[in-house]
Amino acid sequence: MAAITTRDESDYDSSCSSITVPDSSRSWMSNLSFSSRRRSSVSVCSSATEASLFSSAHKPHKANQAAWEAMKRLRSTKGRVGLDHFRLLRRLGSGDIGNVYLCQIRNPVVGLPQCFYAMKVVDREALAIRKKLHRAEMEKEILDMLDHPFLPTLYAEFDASHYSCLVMEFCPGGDLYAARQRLPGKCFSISSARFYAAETLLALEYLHMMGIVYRDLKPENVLVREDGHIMLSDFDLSLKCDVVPKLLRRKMYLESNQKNAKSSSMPYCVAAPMQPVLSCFSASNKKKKGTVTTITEQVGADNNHDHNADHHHQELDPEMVAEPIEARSKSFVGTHEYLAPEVISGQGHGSAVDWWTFGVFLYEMLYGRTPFKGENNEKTLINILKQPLRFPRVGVSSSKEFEEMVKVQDLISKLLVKNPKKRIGSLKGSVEIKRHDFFKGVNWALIRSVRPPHVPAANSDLHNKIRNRAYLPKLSKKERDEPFQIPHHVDYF
Ligand SMILES: Nc1ncnc2c1ncn2[C@@H]1O[C@H](COP(=O)(O)OP(=O)(O)OP(=O)(O)O)[C@@H](O)[C@H]1O
Repeated sequence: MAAITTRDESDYDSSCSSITVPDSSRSWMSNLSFSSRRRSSVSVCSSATEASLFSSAHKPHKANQAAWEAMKRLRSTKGRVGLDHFRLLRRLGSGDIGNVYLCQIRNPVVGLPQCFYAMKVVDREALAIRKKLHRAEMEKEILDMLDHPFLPTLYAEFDASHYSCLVMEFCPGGDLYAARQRLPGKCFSISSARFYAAETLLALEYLHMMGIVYRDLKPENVLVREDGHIMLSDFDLSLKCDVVPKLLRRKMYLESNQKNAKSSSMPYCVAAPMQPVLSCFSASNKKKKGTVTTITEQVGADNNHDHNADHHHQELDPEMVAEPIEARSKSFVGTHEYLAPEVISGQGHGSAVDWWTFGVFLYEMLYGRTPFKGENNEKTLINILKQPLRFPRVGVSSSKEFEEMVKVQDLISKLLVKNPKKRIGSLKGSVEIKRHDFFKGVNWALIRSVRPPHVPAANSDLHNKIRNRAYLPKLSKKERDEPFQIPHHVDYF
């Protein structure tokens, strides 16, 4: 599935450019997790220029990890981290803006196991010609901010000649698209889909609270770590905005709403006198009795697909919303089958696009295809705008499975609401989705301790496979010496 972008400088200025579709298809990762159709490589012989200063020295989640410790020691002993410190072993994949290589530190750090890393190599000169340099820069900036169990850790970043290199965690389990293809029926079970969706939701929640709208959720971008837990990858289409936490004050909202009668259906928001926090759990779960109508009921009053009506029981205390629900961009970015209606119509979009793509993602995991796919890209876009959501008939083996299917279809219907203002998550962010019945029983805080549906080969097996060349085709000397190839692109419109 090709990613599309327009308005290349889009989120930063208002210039427009044509839509390009990279010559990449989702199929190149389907069977062998890490085989690429493209033949492009970077010269490993180029000597590293001054390594850039590494800004993200503080990654509490990685504090005890060998890969992180090894990188810290390398930096402290050598004074810098550069391309000459790494051995590139295999190409893991290629994308629109670069190649990703499996690599190791050349001289193992004494006392630490030899770790694998993924290095994304971007040709800055080639990207500048294609006016896509800002995408690589945005990705670097975003990766540098992240410290979350389901998001990549940027271990190091440096320039080598005109290449920019990002050293990240390596995910040996491939991506969820490839994983789905390997399953009988090419669909995940409901419980597996719930697991992957729950972890993805937590990753999106964190991104939103960091002021990042991801915009490119699809199974290809959800990688599987060594322990079977997920890692969201590929941030070059993301939108970064300032996030100001808001307190939703129901009482004030209601008073203001009474005065303004029908003038607005939006909640009254006040800036909270606090710093952004990395939790969107509501301030209180206490249920208060009273005759006041809640915000959710007010919003639901003019909502055909009223997801909020399910939340009549919700608390009346102020709730903090730390996600950028009001962020707006007009860029045409994403992947055709995953584009939200508001992105296609160009009316401006915000974090609700991630809830739309989350709905498409859930649908695809369960039914093996996306909901609005047409004969070609143009028809797909028309379907997204016009076609009502339908679910294929699937056989269920028990009443429990039937109930689960009803719940997940209900959630998908609330995510795939064409009007972003009426979409679940558009009012209070991820917390609305976490409360849905489909996720009932998910222990959000301890999900990292849950055994994932599939755990890839242990690291030692991986070492053996790589040593025995059974894992991936090795880079030839010619490939290593070849300059980076610009992926072939075609104009779409
Ligand atoms: N940390 C990782 N571990 C393992 N494989 C990875 C990792 N990061 C990326 N890859 C592989 O490399 C491929 C290309 O990476 P990525 O999607 O980040 O590149 P891109 O140029 O940004 O792509 P896109 O065209 O989707 O924007 C991915 O499809 C994935 O298979």
